Order: sequence, then C-alpha cells, then structure tokens
Amino acid sequence: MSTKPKLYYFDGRGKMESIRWLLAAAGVEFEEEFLETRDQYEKLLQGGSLLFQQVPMVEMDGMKMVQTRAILSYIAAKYNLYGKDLKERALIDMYVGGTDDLMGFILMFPFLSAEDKEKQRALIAQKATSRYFPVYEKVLKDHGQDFLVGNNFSWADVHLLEAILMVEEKKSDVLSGFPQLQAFKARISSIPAIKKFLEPGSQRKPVPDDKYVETVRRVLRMYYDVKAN
Ligand SMILES: N[C@@H](CCC(=O)N[C@@H](CS)C(=O)NCC(=O)O)C(=O)O
Repeated sequence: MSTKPKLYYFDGRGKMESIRWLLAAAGVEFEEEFLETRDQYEKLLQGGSLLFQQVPMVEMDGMKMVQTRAILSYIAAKYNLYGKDLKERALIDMYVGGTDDLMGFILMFPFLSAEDKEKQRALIAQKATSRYFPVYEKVLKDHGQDFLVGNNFSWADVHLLEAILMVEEKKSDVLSGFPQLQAFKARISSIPAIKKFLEPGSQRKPVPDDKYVETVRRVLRMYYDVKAN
C-alpha cells in the first residue's frame, strides 16, 4: 500500500491547491485522483469517505480527512510549519485566515460571468492593496526578518506566496507599492522545495480554464449562477 498522501479533487486549483502547496513546501510527495465524472463522486459518497459529502478529501496516515482548514493544519503541524508555541500558532492562523479571505475573492473568479469577472478583478486588486498586503508589508518591515512568524519558514509564508502569485495573475503590477513583499516573494520562491513546485511539470495547477469550470459544474451538478461579492 502506498504511504504517500492521496488527494481527491478535480484536476484544477479550487480548494485543493493550498493543500498541494503545503505538501510541496514540506517536501512531501503525493498522489492524486481527479474527479472527472459524476459516477466517481457518487462512488466516494457511497463509500462514506466524504464526511460532509464534499471534497477536498485527503487520505493520509490512515485517515480520510475532509475540511480544507483541518487538512492544512494537520500538515502544517506534522511538518513543523506551524510555529514553535501556541502564540506563534495563533499568529500563523491569523495571517493564514486573512490570506484565505483574500483568496476567497479569487476562488470564485472562474465561475463568474464575463461582466462580473471585470468587476471582481478590480475588487481583488483593491482588497489586496488596501486591506491585506499592507498588513504583511508592515509585519516584514517592523521585524526585519525573512519570514512572517518567529523567524522561521511557516504555513503563513507558503499561503501568502500562493496568494501573491494568484493576485499577480489578475493584476501583474500589484506588488509595485510593496517593496518588502517583492523581496519576500523572491526569497520564498527560491526555497528549494518551493522553487521545484514553481517549475513546469510540478503538481501545481494552472489558472482554471473553461474545461475545469465545466467539470466542476457537471460533477457537482452546480447549475446555479455564481455571483460576485
Ligand atoms: N468547508 C469545506 C467546503 C468544501 C466545499 O465546498 N467543497 C465543494 C467543492 S470545492 C464541494 O464538494 N461541494 C459539493 C457540495 O457542497 O455538495 C472545506 O473547506 O473543505
């Protein structure tokens, strides 16, 4: 039996992408089963492995884990990416929570109408530059260290780099007013495990395309319109 974690999701970013990032940052190899058909999803449902009838699901260490946040916390703790004490852990949770809120605006993007996409693109850039990036810029400037928390590489750094790259895909010059974040991006991107994940051919997923949207809609029977928030 394989001891590698096995990820069950679509062949695209969605809620699984941060899990891929964190495993890659921890240097953990993983396997994936991509949901392409309704049948596959229903088999998982019938097998009882989707506790709340939702993916992502990750089989790891004898568990069938669901709930993205729980999966990420487990990986962060297991691979020493979750701070050295409870206070560092709380800070990491706060930063990851903020970054996650920013990513939420991007996650829904592929499912929007063309008109809503343009509004959402502006909103993403506005939220990034006026609410989220200034926080991290100040944290890095104030403590002058390489990483967000405790002078050690953590889940907070991995999550922020993922978000920066996602926002840049929507607005390429979004870091222009954030010198600390520009340096942070270069620094974290050059960590060997991250560098490898950023190279072509890794398990990192591309910007979601129409095929991805169609597959998600078909498998989940998602027939309603998604509206911008
Ligand atoms: N709180 C859950 C939400 C998971 C979720 O919404 N998954 C979607 C796919 S991205 C799903 O399986 N939807 C099917 C459904 O809710 O019936 C998590 O963070 O993992």
